[in-house]
Amino acid sequence: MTVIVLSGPIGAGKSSLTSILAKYLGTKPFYESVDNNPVLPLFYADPKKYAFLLQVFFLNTRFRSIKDALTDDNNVLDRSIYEDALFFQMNADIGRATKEEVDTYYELLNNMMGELKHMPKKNPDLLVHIKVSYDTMIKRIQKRGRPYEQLSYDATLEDYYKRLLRYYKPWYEKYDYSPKMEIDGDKLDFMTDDHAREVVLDQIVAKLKEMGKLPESWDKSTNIQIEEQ
Ligand SMILES: Nc1ncnc2c1ncn2[C@@H]1O[C@H](COP(=O)(O)OP(=O)(O)O)[C@@H](O)[C@H]1O
Ligand SMILES: Nc1nc2c(ncn2[C@H]2C[C@H](O)[C@@H](COP(=O)(O)O)O2)c(=O)[nH]1
Repeated sequence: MTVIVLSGPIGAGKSSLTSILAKYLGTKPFYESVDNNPVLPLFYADPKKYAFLLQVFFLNTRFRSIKDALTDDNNVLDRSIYEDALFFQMNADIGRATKEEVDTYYELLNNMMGELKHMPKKNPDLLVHIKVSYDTMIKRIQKRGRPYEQLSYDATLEDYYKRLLRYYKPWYEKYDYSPKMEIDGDKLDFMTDDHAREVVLDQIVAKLKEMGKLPESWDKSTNIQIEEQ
């Protein structure tokens, strides 16, 4: 049983790589609740009012996903509970949560992380982090086209996105729930460039092999079919 979690800023390519990896390795993908998330558009319209509610929504779905992933078979998760506090802390730091909300959030998170310690499998096997620059992040956000994420919707998003990128470096360095590796999301256009996709998959497979964690179901002859998002 192999559990891989992906991480990275908004638009880095996590959902895309989750789908590619799941098909390549023959594992089950877990996606973030985005298009079926009723709080996300409310948050972008009024971040201060909805930051806490949105975080509780994400935390709850991430808790369910990681529990399922850790009890299930081979899985790939598009962002996970390990990244949750990065977002909430950043929003709290810019005044979008009260002290009571922050305290309640961390109590809830600590309770949930405590529950995970009782799972038969306690941690993922590998974190794959997609590193991107601000320019790449914005290009991908534009390409995906969710209206409320565009700079034209709210000019303060530029600061928000730049701040988010700054929070990722220490977060990645500190992450120690599993072995980890970084993918260069600026250079490796794994959505449109076959060679780049092969490079990324080879890097991940090499890491899994080195750890003795390649899923048994994996077969290199698997046909990879990529669907544009
Ligand atoms: N490496 C890449 N090269 C080029 N385009 C990409 C790459 N990764 C993602 N994209 C495109 O960028 C957009 C955002 O990707 P997505 O997978 O939704 O990111 P995330 O899940 O990290 O927010 C999508 O339109 C996707 O097709
Ligand atoms: N305030 C928070 N926003 C979050 C969190 N996780 C995701 N998001 C937002 C960012 C994007 O607009 C959208 C989807 O994220 P992707 O990285 O998958 O594009 O949801 C969070 O924990 N808090």
